[in-house]
Formats: sequence, structure tokens, C-alpha cells
Amino acid sequence: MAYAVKEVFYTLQGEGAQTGRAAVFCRFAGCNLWSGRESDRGRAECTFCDTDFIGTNGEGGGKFPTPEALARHILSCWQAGCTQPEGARPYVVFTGGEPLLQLDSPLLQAVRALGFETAVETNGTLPAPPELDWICVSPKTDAPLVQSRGDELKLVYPQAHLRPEMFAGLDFRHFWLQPLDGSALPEPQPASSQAPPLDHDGHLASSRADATAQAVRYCQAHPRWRLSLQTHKLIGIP
Ligand SMILES: C[S@@+](CC[C@H](N)C(=O)[O-])C[C@H]1O[C@@H](n2cnc3c(N)ncnc32)[C@H](O)[C@@H]1O
Ligand SMILES: Nc1nc2[nH]cc(C(=O)O)c2c(=O)[nH]1
Ligand code: SF4
Ligand SMILES: [Mg+2]
Repeated sequence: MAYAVKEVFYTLQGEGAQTGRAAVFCRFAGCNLWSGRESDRGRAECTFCDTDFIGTNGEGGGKFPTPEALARHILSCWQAGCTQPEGARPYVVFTGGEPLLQLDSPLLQAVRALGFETAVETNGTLPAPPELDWICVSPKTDAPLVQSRGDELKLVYPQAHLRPEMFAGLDFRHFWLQPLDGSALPEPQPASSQAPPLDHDGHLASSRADATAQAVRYCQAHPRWRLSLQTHKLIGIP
């Protein structure tokens, strides 16, 4: 099958337990919870997305006809950025959009054959192929959770009707609260059907600072949960 890829870039993982690790990010086009168009955001299943995943016109993006072609492209991005590869296994993070709409075993086998360790960032609504070394699931309010095990569960917080306790019993090694970044979102319209971001106690999170303060309070009260900051945004890298 052909793969539609928005962008492929070399950066540091900014979130979760692998924060700070050099990685190629392969961002697939398309998502099953939002069209990506602002005009549809209010009625989407996921309303707070911070990412442009429409089309294949980003840096390093394109249509790739075979798993091998995309795997070679990912390797070339690693090689272009990593000048001293000795002793480090190349690392690729598949994201999107929703990567599990396209990420399949042949592609994972192709990147593994080139030496890559593999990771995914997924909304958890689709099952993950077995060849992944690291699975990060980030559940969304209105979406059924199908992938209910993995390495880390990263909950954007606060989200209407989603309480961290709903997930604390699942089979993950790490549990993160990531403050909702509403800075790129349009102001909510009064008539919007979009549910407001309410925390545990029903408080409205009107800014990333509010969301961060709420997440800090929750982690302090429930130490099984840790704070995941989007560190790439803090330092201005992709
Ligand atoms: C853009 S999503 C792509 C992967 C997948 N569709 C998902 O939702 O996990 C990558 C990560 O960014 C998080 N994210 C998206 N929008 C965010 C926002 N406004 N504030 C904080 N985290 C956000 C997602 O929850 C997910 O963990
Ligand atoms: N540096 C960096 N780290 C990230 N971790 C998850 C991201 C994503 O959009 O999936 C992301 C991203 O977009 N950039
Ligand atoms: S599920 Fe992920 S990619 Fe899709 S709209 Fe939500 S945050 Fe964005
Ligand atoms: Mg991102």
C-alpha cells in the first residue's frame, strides 16, 4: 500500500518518558477523529489538536509507494541529522494525524531491517501492530479505547468527561498528564457544541498555564501520575 506522509523531520522527542531523545518523526496524513479543517473542529471527536496533518506538503513529506521507499527516506533523515551514529540505535516515532490508519507490519519490518527502534503516538482507537518497541496511547473523550496496553499512557488534561482514574488500572508502565495547550485553538464560540475543557473539580482551563496548574495539582494528589510538558514547544524546536 502507498503511504501519505505529511512531514518527516529530525528532532528530539519532546514528550513523555523518551523526552530529550533524538528521533526521526514520521507524521502521517489524516486522522479518524478530526478532518483537520478548522471549520469541522467544533463537531470533531477530538477538538483540541495542535497539529496540521492535512496533505503531504510538509518538510520531508510526500507519497511513498512502498514500505521500503518510506523506510529509506526515514533513514536518510536520520543520517542527515545524526553525524555520530556510533553506539546509538536510530529511533523513529510514527505520529500524525492518526498513524495507525497507515502504519503496518511491512513498514515496521522495513525500518527495523535498517536498524531502527520504533515508537508510535496513537489515540488508541485502533490496534497497534506487534513490531513496535514503544507504544504511547493518548485517549480522547469521545473515542473508544481499543489499544488499552502499552508503554505509556499520556492523557491531555483537562478533558471533558475524561478522568485520569478511568485509565489508572490499565497495563502501562508510565502514566502522564500533559497540560492542554489551547494557545493555537480558535476562541470557543458561544453556540459551539464543543465541550469546554473541565478538570476533575469542574474548573475551566482557559489557558495552558491554567491547564498546567490543574495538572500539577492532580499529580501532587495522585503521585502515580507524572507531568509531561511539551518541551519542544518550550524551546522552539519542531
Ligand atoms: C498530534 S497527536 C498525534 C498522534 C495521535 N493522533 C494522538 O492523538 O495521540 C500527538 C500528541 O499530541 C497530543 N496533543 C494534541 N493536541 C494537544 C494539545 N492541544 N495540547 C497538548 N497535547 C496535545 C496528543 O494527545 C498526542 O499525545
Ligand atoms: N519534538 C516533538 N515531540 C513530539 N512528541 C510527540 C509529538 C507529536 O506531535 O506526536 C511531537 C512533536 O510534534 N514534536
Ligand atoms: S486524535 Fe491526535 S491527530 Fe487526531 S485530532 Fe486528536 S490529537 Fe490530533
Ligand atoms: Mg506535536
